[in-house]
Amino acid sequence: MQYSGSLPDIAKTQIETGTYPLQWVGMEGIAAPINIATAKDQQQVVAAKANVYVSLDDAAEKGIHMSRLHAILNELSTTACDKDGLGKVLKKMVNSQAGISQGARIELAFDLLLPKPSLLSNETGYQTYPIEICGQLQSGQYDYELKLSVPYSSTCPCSAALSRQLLANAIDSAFATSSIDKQTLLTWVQAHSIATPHSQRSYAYLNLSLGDNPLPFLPPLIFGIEEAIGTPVQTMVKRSDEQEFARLNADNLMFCEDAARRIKAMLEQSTWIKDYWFKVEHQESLHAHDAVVIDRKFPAR
Ligand SMILES: Nc1nc2c(ncn2[C@@H]2O[C@H](COP(=O)(O)OP(=O)(O)OP(=O)(O)O)[C@@H](O)[C@H]2O)c(=O)[nH]1
Repeated sequence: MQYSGSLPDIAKTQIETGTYPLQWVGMEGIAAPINIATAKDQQQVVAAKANVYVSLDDAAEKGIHMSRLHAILNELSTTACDKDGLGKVLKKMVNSQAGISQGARIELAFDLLLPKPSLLSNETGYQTYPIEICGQLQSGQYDYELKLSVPYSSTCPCSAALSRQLLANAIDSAFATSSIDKQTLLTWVQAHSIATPHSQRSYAYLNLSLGDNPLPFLPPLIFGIEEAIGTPVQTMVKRSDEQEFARLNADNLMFCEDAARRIKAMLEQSTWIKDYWFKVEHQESLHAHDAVVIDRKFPAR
């Protein structure tokens, strides 16, 4: 039913006194399908939750034009969500406000679903990685940021050394002779579980500042972080994969400091990361608390 006459627009009529410019005004939690380029000529449409903002620089204006931001956001469902696509959307967001805004910001949070092959068997599973892409246009400067978290397995090197000592002591107690028949020892080792080092699911949380550099393809970045750490969590696992996973963990014993140094070494080699902040969190199975490292490229002076 269409009402007669033009629609009232209080944004034009009701101005409070003593108005001030506002840093960010917008909408949060908008459902939006966006196109993520996962490789050259490969895109994945993901279900994102979008936060969109513009600055309200004209203190005399009561409100921004929210529907215009929503219409511009919808364009990301048909164009690639890369540096150019985001840059155009940010510029359009500012222009849509007809002079009352100088800056725009967009935050896109989604889960990226990636196929992951098993370690040894020819199986494949899928894993989702929580991602947030942020773009901002302020004073003519474009800045992009990438936030992601990657789970991995960590086994404590101290606990592993203590476990090996218990195994040695048990062998010493089980065999009184100074030399041991090899087959007898092999049979004994396979039949006895003496001690296992504590290991736990751990997480690397990364905030990467790109400045005006292009966004990277996400799969190589994610798998590069997993490779740097060395013990990524697995998807589809058969017994051969689980045994290989046990070997990988024994080969990559790590305190939280070791995991942090591996990630830092990888980030420091990057040519497109302007600044970074990351946190590794080992949710220790030994404790009810976590072992953590927080680090950044430029520590606070
Ligand atoms: N700025 C602002 N608008 C709001 C708010 N809450 C609801 N709105 C509504 O957001 C709707 C969309 O705003 P506009 O984009 O200005 O809608 P419109 O006036 O029909 O469209 P334009 O003519 O393009 O401005 C309007 O119905 C507003 O009343 C708020 O807190 N701030």
